[in-house]
Amino acid sequence: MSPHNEQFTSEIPAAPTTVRVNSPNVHYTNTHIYADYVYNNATIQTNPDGTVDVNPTETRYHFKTDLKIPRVGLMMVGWGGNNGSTLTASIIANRRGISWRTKDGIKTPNYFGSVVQASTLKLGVDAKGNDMYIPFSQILPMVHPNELVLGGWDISSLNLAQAMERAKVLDYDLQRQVASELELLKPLPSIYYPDFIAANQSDRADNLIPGTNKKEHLEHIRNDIREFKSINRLDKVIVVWTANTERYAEIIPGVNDTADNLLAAVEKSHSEIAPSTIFALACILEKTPFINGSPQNTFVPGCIELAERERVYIGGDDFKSGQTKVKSVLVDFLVNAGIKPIGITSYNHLGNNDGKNLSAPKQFRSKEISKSNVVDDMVAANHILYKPGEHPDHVVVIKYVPSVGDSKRALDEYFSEIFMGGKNTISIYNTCEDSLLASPLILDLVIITELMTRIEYRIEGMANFAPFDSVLSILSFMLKAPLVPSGTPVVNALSKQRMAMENLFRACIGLSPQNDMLLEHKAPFIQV
Ligand SMILES: NC(=O)c1ccc[n+]([C@@H]2O[C@H](COP(=O)([O-])OP(=O)(O)OC[C@H]3O[C@@H](n4cnc5c(N)ncnc54)[C@H](O)[C@@H]3O)[C@@H](O)[C@H]2O)c1
Ligand SMILES: O=P([O-])([O-])O[C@@H]1[C@@H](O)[C@H](O)[C@@H](O)[C@H](O)[C@@H]1O
Repeated sequence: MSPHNEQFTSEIPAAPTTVRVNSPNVHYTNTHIYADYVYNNATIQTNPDGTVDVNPTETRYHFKTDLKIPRVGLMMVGWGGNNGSTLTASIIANRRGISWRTKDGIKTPNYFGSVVQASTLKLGVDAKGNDMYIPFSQILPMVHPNELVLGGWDISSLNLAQAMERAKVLDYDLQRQVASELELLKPLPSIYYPDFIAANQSDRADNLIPGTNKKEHLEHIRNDIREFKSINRLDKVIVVWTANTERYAEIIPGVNDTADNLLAAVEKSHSEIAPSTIFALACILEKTPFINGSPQNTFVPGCIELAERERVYIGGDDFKSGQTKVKSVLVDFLVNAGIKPIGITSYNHLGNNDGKNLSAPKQFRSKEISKSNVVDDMVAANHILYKPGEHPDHVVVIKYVPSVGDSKRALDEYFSEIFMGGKNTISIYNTCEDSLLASPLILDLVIITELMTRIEYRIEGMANFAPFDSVLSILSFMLKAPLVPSGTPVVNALSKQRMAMENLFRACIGLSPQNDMLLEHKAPFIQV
């Protein structure tokens, strides 16, 4: 067993497809699913007289999905943090079936909070017309979290057992049982540019790649990825940034505005290139998907351009775990109910190291941006309630209170205008166990990103199947500030994000989008 890696797992056979669609539009080989799918939309033209012309459109897609589930490695940047150590311990507990005792009795491991592992989706109805649901993970062959080979980097030298203890997230009786396995896991040294994270993080920085040459750092990280893949005989590696929130990088023409300028700036060790961008570049150059779980602008324009040029998947930004997830549901509900939020006040305090880092103004600003933009699409979609450019007041406050640790307290107030000049106030007190909410999202981000690497599409005029756009907007359900391809809409409404994911995977097996019309119960097929 390498000190940096877990024991690799046995050969993983091609997954049997649990779901088989009996349709002339879908056919299966031993290795792939092929599905023909008609994508329906409509183009809208608003006329000078106020009338609206609706022109339905149909686009015929052909999807091809590789059925073979590969051997996948997950490398986390910030592996020794609360999220990284919690996820690692939890995967081992699930893999080994370790239960543990608490004051509330015996607990058993699970993957609650993971859409892929703990949610279901409606596939259709049974002979009596009752809805039939399957586990989300069965719609298409997906990697199981227990099979992930874990590794990563941290500027802190603590092994994963020590990191788990420092995090104070998991119950002691569980920590006790996984500690021996975790202490063998040691984060690789990482790159540390003090200017990008809070000064209060410096006392952790004892596990560093030497020097200040950013080109050497880039090549070092690239080599780490190659070595991890080789040592563990992996088919694929996916890298997730769950390290500290960095300050925003300034976008500088000639430095990070294009792929070539960015790579040239790395050669010159330009001061404005963040560690997270170095990691992203290393991944792109190693054809390794990179997901940013923090709010900083890792993906400067040059980084996005390189990802698209190299056809490598990137995604981000900032895990959407608790307070913001509720906001993306509640505001969607209010606005779509014709109720007009005019004031949204989001306060929280937390006492983990993330909160300590965010107590610095520049790092807080990165988080304030990602937490503030989450209602923009819902507000812009309702021009009855909101005039162009009109927005609710929206305040974000984060305070560092060490005593509460990872158990973040979120207090939100939603103040709305209702019928005939009335006002409505909704107040929410939400205790978010931050790492227990974020860790399952890392699994979903990795598993869905890996699945996307096995899906290709072709439409009329394309000679061959091709991958999706390199910016994986399909990941938005798990992210506060979804990164989207240039010029495409940002969707934050949680229900829309979930349905986009579900309906894409339905399309890959030739099924039409899920709708809740239940016409069979409203307009029965059989006239009684
Ligand atoms: N609910 C959540 O926990 C949640 C939700 C959304 C976003 N996030 C973001 O996820 C990130 C991790 O959260 P956390 O609670 O695990 O934080 P944490 O502070 O416990 O862990 C971050 C880890 O990153 C390490 N680190 C810092 N700079 C590094 C670098 N350049 N290379 C490698 N390692 C580095 C630190 O030593 C630390 O161990 C934060 O940016 C946070 O804002 C967390
Ligand atoms: O709960 P949520 O808004 O989704 O996200 C969390 C914030 O509320 C919290 O302040 C911050 O420290 C975490 O990193 C995370 O971003």
